[in-house]
Amino acid sequence: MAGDNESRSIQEHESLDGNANTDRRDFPKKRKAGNDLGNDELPQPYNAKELQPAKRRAASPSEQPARKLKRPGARARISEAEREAIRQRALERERALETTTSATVADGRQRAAINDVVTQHYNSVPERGRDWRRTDSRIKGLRAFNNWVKSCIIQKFSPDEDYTPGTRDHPASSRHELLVLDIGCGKGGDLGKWQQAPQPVQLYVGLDPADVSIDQAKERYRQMASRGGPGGGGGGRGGGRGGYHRRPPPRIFEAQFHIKDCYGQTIEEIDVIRQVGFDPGPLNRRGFDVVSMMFCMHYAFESEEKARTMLRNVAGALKKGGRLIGCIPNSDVLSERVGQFNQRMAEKKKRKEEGVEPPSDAEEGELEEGEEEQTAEWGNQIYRVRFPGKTPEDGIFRPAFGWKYNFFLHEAVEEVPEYVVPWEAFRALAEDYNLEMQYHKPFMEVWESEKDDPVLGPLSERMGVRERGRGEFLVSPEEQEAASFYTAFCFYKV
Ligand SMILES: C[S@@+](CC[C@H](N)C(=O)[O-])C[C@H]1O[C@@H](n2cnc3c(N)ncnc32)[C@H](O)[C@@H]1O
Repeated sequence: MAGDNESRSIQEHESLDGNANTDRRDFPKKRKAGNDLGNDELPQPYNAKELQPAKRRAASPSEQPARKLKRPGARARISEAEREAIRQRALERERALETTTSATVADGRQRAAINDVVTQHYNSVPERGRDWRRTDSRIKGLRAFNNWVKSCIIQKFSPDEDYTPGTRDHPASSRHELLVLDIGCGKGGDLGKWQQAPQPVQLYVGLDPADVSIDQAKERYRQMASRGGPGGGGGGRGGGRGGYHRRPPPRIFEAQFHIKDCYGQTIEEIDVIRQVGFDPGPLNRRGFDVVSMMFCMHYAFESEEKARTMLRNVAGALKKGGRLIGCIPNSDVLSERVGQFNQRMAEKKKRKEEGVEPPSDAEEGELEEGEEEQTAEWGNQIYRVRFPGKTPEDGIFRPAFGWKYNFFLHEAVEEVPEYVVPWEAFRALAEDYNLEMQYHKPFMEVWESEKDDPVLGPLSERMGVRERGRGEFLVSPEEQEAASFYTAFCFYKV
């Protein structure tokens, strides 16, 4: 991922569900859910004093050997040597996994079992620092854009529906501060975005199975706290760089970080989760206001069991009326690309059966003796998607789980296995957990609809997505293709 914390993203794409692209401002009032109860009636959801102080303020290993290219150059312009190096590193990670089961940290807490190639990968991604990400990175436009989309989602959907920020003359409509759960928080790349959220955050809990990332997130938070805010000098919302509203610099929220596999295990056993309130049923009056899942939910779609565990965790942690926000690869794009690939292959096969001479012996899909069958694959200089096995001919992923592909993103992700999240199947499954979809928009559509927003437009300029003064879009066409691989979403717990 190529965000502040290696987010990543793909191409402009029609959503299959046009009606689904609901803007928050258009939300029906019935969406008040938890607020119907009246905030005053809500049980006190979380009391910092009751908690132990959280150190306050303070493929895939390649299944296949390198294959001789029949049409060099038609594939990604990532060189074969680079690919081989990536495969070797993936193999090394896999070998390491065979010998590693778990590690215990000095403070006596049990570290998560390092049993997963994804965790290994994220643990091994170096933290290069904000300056490098903003200036030297070859995908700095993509990083900035992904971060901006994440900020948009946080800005639009994290506040309670009836919340209005205060101004000099009018106080905020509510003094309620948000309880935020960031599943797959990684290195804490979104901490600053939460510090800038329109409705202040009281508590942020970050969960991730990658122990090294969790340590980096803690350090990031510690540095933020010591500076008094993400940009130093408390210059958050006060109108300075990154400021959204004219308000005094916010104090830093309380934060806790835990090593946790949120798709294989229940999160209920974590003290702070129980203290805030955990109940997957529809009447959960206590719980988090927001669960955020940025660029991470697709790892749960390895199996139905994992996807259900993930959804139970999300629904259990959310209060009635709470929001699940996030971004994932866009299954419409995956379906379209896979469908196109299989159609080309079918045409090839037919031509061969009919004895029609293929135009060139280097044509895609033609097998030489001993060569394995080609599978769906696409990308450009900065990203690449490769399915290791057969894909559905029509591009419709049925059943909904276990459709593995390998994803590569320059500088950020090295051939890590991911799983397709077939959107409609996910949406239906989410309903089983009282999660109702409110918003679903491909990244490039988010840009089109928000770039002229009075808050989010200027923010895009400060974040390096666009030149100042509504100038040039600073995301290259290749980065835009990578960005349009993603879609943003919001569900409400009803
Ligand atoms: C692409 S990173 C995104 C990090 C962060 N959300 C961001 O936007 O910068 C994906 C994250 O998902 C996490 N992840 C993978 N499997 C997970 C699981 N079972 N439970 C929770 N997080 C998981 C990874 O460790 C990694 O930190």
